[in-house]
Amino acid sequence: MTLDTAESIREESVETARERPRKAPRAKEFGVPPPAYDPSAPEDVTILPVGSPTTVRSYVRELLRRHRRTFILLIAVNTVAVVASMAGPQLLGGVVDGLADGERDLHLGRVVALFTAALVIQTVFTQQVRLRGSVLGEEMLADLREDFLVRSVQLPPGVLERAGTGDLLSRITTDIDRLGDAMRRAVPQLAIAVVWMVLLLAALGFTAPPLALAVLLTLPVLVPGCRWYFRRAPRSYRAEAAGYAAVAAALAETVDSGRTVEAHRLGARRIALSERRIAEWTAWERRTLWLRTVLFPVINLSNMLVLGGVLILGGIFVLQGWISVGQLTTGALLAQMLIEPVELILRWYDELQVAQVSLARLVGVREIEPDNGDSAVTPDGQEVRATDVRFGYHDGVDVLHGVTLEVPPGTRVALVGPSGAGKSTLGRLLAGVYGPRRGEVTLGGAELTDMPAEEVRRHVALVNQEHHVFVGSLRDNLLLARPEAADAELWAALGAVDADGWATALDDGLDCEVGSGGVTVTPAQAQQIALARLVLADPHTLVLDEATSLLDPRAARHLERSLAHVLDGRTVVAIAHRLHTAHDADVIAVVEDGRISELGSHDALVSAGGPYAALWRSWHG
Ligand SMILES: Nc1ncnc2c1ncn2[C@@H]1O[C@H](COP(=O)(O)OP(=O)(O)OP(=O)(O)O)[C@@H](O)[C@H]1O
Repeated sequence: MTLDTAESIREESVETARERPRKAPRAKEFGVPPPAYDPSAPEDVTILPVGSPTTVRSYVRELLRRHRRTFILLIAVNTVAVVASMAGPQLLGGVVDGLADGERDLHLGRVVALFTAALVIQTVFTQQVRLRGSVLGEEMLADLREDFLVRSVQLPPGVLERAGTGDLLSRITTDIDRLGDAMRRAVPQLAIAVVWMVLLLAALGFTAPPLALAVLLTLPVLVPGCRWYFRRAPRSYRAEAAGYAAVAAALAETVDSGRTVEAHRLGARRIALSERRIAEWTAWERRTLWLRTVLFPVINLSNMLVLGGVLILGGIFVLQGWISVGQLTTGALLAQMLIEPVELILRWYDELQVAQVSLARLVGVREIEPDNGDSAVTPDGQEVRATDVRFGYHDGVDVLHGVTLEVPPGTRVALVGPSGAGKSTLGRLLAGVYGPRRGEVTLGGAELTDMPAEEVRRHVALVNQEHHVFVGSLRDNLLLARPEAADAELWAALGAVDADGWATALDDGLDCEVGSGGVTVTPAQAQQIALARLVLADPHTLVLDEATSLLDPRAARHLERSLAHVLDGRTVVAIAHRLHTAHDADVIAVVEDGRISELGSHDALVSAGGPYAALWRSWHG
């Protein structure tokens, strides 16, 4: 391998690494090699699992199995291209042998014709290798994206609720991006290079078996040298890239906050910060430079050993009469050709090492078992009941401490209580988002955790503060709840939530594009769209968690009134943040410190003079 190539490997690594800003590890002193970068150190809190090396490997094997045909085709086309490329050395070897034997007619015309034909075949097939390699890479990447997306939308709601969407989002965006290049190029290129190298070695062994010994001479130098480099390089390049990102961030922040820096005389501190970051970055730069100063000589020495070995050993073998001069010529040319696949292997192996971190994060999501439930478990009735339910988000810390609550069909229950008491948590358990740690939550006698999530959603819906408006038309957004609904039903649903006024005023009515890039809807309108979806989905039980909290009090009251007749006859568990919601309910459950401390109607609780009466008095003024 030439220095240029080694440099290009290094540039590739730095470039890819630069796209992956990470926290810069601190180098203690400028000029001293920084501590080894520890990728296992938690850099960002991740709650979703990360795949183990074994699962990552088996996933890659599975991907290759799925694309067996494209893969085999790629290898076959590549084999033809490589075999064609070997024609030149073989033909030249034959000519040299002819010369050495003193042949008068070397058939040069035929040699040139064969050489040209081999060159044409090589060119055509190399072009096909590129094409097939790209197709394989793109297909595998598409599969990976699809697998990940399918598994993401199948994640049990409780897992996402706990993990938050940040980690999942960064996997969908950053990790998939990072993997793009590796999948598109590294996997096919590596496969191509390995086949290439094996075929060249086989050809060398076949042409002049003793010459293959010369290649073995390089192994004691190349193998330990590369192992040493690849153990350290990816970490160091990542750290170097993070250091670079940190320098850029410090400078950009200083420029952005120029006035504040001036006003508070922070100039010296900002300069010191930038200098520290530059020192850390350059320390990592020195380290990667040092790694390369070890790798380059190893690579150059290996190249020299192969060629030198082939020529010196070959010379001896020729003198001994073990091989001919033509065989030596072919062998030397094949040995020279070996350099390119070895370069490719080193380059893409480096790339793959970095990419496998992202792959592990994506494959990790596949390890979460989807909540399949048992489709044989079906509710017999509509009563929702929580019995001695205990639940906590973290081991050993319960948020609900034995809650029992019956919600008969058609009743409207309001959960009230101080902030952090556990109202939303209880609401999520009643909607089947979480399963209780102890006790049970049943619908019509069937445990929610035993039922498939889809089945639970048909009966019980949770409406919370997140009201996502999807990119698409208003109609598309509503049809998500009931794909077969007619326009009249959509308008009726909008009317039921008081949204028909503004929806009619939209230029294209139901066809109006909403969501990111379309007409901007206000938070209150987004909430109304979500509620209209609910009307269309028509579950018999609703858990409303702050369903109307984003509306101003007058609009909220208005919406609640119009919702009231839509909700009529359904079971409603409303987490009430405004006490008038509780006032309208049939039963009020006061939740305090993870327990239900009072249960009864508004009038009964007010006259009981307990915690609810106190809340009511303070709210009512
Ligand atoms: N996803 C979560 N992960 C960890 N802890 C949580 C989570 N959600 C809620 N908690 C904790 O559980 C306890 C109960 O929270 P919950 O949201 O159920 O109370 P709440 O009565 O609905 O409060 P609020 O009226 O403020 O919404 C709180 O201590 C809260 O910090």
